[in-house]
Amino acid sequence: MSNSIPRPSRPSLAPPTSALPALPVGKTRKSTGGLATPASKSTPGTPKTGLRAPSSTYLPPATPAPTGALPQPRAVSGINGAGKTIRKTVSINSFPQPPRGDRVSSLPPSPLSAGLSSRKLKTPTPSYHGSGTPSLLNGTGDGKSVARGAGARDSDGLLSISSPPQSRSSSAQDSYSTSATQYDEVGDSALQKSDTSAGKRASKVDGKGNVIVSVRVRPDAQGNDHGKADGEWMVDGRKSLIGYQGKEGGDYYYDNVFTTHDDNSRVYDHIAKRLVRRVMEGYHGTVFAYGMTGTGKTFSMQGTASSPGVIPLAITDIFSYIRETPSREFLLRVSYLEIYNERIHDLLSMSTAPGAGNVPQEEIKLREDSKRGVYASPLKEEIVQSPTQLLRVIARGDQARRTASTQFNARSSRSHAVVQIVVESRERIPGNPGGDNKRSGLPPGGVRVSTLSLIDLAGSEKAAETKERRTEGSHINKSLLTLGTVIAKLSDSKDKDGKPADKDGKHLPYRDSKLTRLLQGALSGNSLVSILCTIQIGSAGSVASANTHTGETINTLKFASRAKNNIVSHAKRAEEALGAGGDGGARVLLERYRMEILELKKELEVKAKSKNKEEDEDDKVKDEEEERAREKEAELRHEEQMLEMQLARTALKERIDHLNRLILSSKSIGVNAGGSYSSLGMHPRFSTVSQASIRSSLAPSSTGRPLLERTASMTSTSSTIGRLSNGQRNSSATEQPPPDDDDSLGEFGDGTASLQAQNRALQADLADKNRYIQTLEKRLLQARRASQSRTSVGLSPSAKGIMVGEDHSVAALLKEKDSEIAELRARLDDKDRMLGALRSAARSRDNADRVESRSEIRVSQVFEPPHPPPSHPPPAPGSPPRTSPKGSPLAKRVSHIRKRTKSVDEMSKMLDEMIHERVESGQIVRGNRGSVRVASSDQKHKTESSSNPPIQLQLLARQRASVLNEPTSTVALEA
Ligand SMILES: Nc1ncnc2c1ncn2[C@@H]1O[C@H](COP(=O)(O)OP(=O)(O)OP(=O)(O)O)[C@@H](O)[C@H]1O
Repeated sequence: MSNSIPRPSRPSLAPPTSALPALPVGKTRKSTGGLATPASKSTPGTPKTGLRAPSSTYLPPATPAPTGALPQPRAVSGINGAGKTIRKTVSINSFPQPPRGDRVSSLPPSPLSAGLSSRKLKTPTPSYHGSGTPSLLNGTGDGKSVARGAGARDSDGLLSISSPPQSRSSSAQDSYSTSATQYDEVGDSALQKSDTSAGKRASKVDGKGNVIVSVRVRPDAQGNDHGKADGEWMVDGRKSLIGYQGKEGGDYYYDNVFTTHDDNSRVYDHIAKRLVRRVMEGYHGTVFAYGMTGTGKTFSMQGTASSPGVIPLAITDIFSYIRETPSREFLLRVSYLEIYNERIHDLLSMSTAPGAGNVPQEEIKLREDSKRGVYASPLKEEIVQSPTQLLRVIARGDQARRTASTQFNARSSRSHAVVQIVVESRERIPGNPGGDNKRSGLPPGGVRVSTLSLIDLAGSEKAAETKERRTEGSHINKSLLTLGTVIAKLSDSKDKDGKPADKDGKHLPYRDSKLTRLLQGALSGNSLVSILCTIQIGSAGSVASANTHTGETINTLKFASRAKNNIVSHAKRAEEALGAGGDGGARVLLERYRMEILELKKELEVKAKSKNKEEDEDDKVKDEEEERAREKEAELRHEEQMLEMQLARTALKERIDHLNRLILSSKSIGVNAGGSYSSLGMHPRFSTVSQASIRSSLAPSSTGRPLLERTASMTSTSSTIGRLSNGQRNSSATEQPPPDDDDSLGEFGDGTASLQAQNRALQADLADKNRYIQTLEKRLLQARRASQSRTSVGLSPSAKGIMVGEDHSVAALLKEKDSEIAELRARLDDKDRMLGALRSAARSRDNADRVESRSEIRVSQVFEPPHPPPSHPPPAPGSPPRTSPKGSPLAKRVSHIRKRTKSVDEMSKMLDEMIHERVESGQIVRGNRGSVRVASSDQKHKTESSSNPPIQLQLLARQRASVLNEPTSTVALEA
């Protein structure tokens, strides 16, 4: 069988989309750097050119293993520095892989028989390199031939790794269960029969098979190839052997020895790949790197972007396994802690933001639980769903990890870092992905919880320069020493409480350091264990440092040997926890989530049902509510409309009132159709508002009545002047006016100022009214629009009915008001006409005044009045008492006007008398139509001798006419 099967290229960090890659097998190497050549492969164990062959002097004497009766799988022992015999083991992986066909067709051998077979070979011989012990980590436990032929070596002479059949071909359904699983199950049964010494030995052997110890040699900076012999050192990867010829020298055999040429991928495949798979199947697994500072622990565990290490490759494989196993469902959660100076820090809770500083964390303590074993709490666990996410979480933790420069490493890890990936898995019931067991009728599978711990320990360091480094170093060294001590004391013995104890039955000092306490579960056999010890061979600088180096390297090799010899693992597949009460209790998130999903589903169903009911009810309620809302809206709208109507009505009423006031105001000044003021003045409707109208147009007065009377008098005077017949005028001129009239005439009858004021007042009033009418018209228009919009709004028929009725009444009202407006306009027109008349009257009066003033002077010169006119005519009986104070300007003005009116009347009277006298004396002749003319020339002469009667008469007549506002044309002086 050829072991030079080309290894498939390793997938990148992204999860592979195809099936798992082929088994990690020995890479075909063209060059071994001077190691084994194809020609030499036929002679394994033969010293190669340039290599110091493991000397037979380093081979242990054929003595039984220190464990006495227990068979040692590869009892190639050496003597350690302390004089103790150290078993140097050869990895079971170094055994050749059986033919594939055999593996598939035949059942794996019984562990018991395997144990027995190993027992048979308990006497180690130099040619005995392996036990063929079945284990979880060696894949098959297939009986590897003890003495292999040359064909067992690959072409380059390096060890070929047996391919575990399950790692490549195991079906997802576990129908062809992995050999490991089978061994485990058989191993369990074997353990049940462990009352026999053979059984005990078998289990012991099984346990050994579950621990892999490997050593990796780091290339030095100078590029020296330590794969070859380097003075005292010899490294043989094919034999998994490291030999040292110096002090405390010897040959050290391990499960794997990686030379400087081996890359991370190869290291992973040999030390962790199968372990990761077992973890996915339900076993606990621990991988840790141990070694002096700067020897490549972090490089091996984390790797680089181009050469990913154990952690990223494990993550890739975890997700590959999940993808290949559709029969189960998985839940992954990850935590990341560091132990720094004997304190535990949660790397996922630490802030890595620049300037954030180290926020003090709650102290993390280690607790113990019968189910979970030893665990740190409180610790942040993040659930991850993809390799990228998981890698990102770990990268975040890496950033938070403490590093510093040491003598051997510029970026040395100063803490032990532990990545824990908890894998929960549960069988998936076909056709029931949601886990609803009611429908499928099958009981749901329990949840299996397993943990993969990937640990990068801090490097041991002897010489530290600074105090801080020394403190760190002392803690690191102390914890590593404790680890070494615990491992050295490990045995299969138990104390009286059944707890692991050393050979003397004493407690193991797990509690002496946080690291050993945390690793307690793994070291005491509950977990599959893979230890990678890193060393650097060769001098690095000074002789002193080279000596230190060598001493540290030998210590590491001794540690690895002890670990391989002493750690016994009885790792079992985790039991499936049923419900939340099973293994892990509340930790089993998968179960909790499943329960939660079920509960939520039920809740959803119940809610959906009740929702349907509620929806029906809701619909009803909604309908009712909508109906109510509609009604309410209609009601509101109706109320609004009513309000608007009311407002419109009020506005209209106001308008009517105002118009009424206007009408009254117009009438109060005597302008009406008949030209009679008395009838309007007596109208009860108008009399009530006359005061306001008067106030708006005239000077203030203490009482309403005189003003009203005065206004009426004034207007009647001015408006009737041109209409009265001559006779009437005469009679009015000759008759004494009634006291009231006299009063009003005295006030308004003559003054230009009064007329102008009146004019202005009327004009202002007119403008005022016009404005008001415009405002009213606007409001009316708005009201009309509002009512139109209301009628256009879609309302229920009943509401519409109301609106129609309302509109009719409004329309009628509007019509009525329109007619009123028309009437008012007509009246205003009248008023305008009246104003015209008043203006012309004012002009006439002006003229008359001028004439009067001139004639007054002349008359007073020509005709001496017999008696001066009484300054104050006696008040007419029954006349109203004068209210104006005598001294007030108004009173003075009134008295002045009265005086003047009186004098005009008197003058008019006197003129009449004069004319009468002249007519009687024959000087003038009265015409038929009341006109006068000069009589004959004699008479005329007579008259002329005494005076200038024609001129005087003419003047008098004109004056009279102007006083009475009589057109001068009607007074025709006939010559
Ligand atoms: N096998 C290797 N091939 C190439 N370079 C390596 C190898 N091993 C380690 N190195 C390099 O050596 C240096 C130190 O390695 P690393 O930091 O992994 O050491 P370490 O054991 O983790 O040290 P410490 O305990 O101080 O943290 C790094 O620069 C790393 O790249």
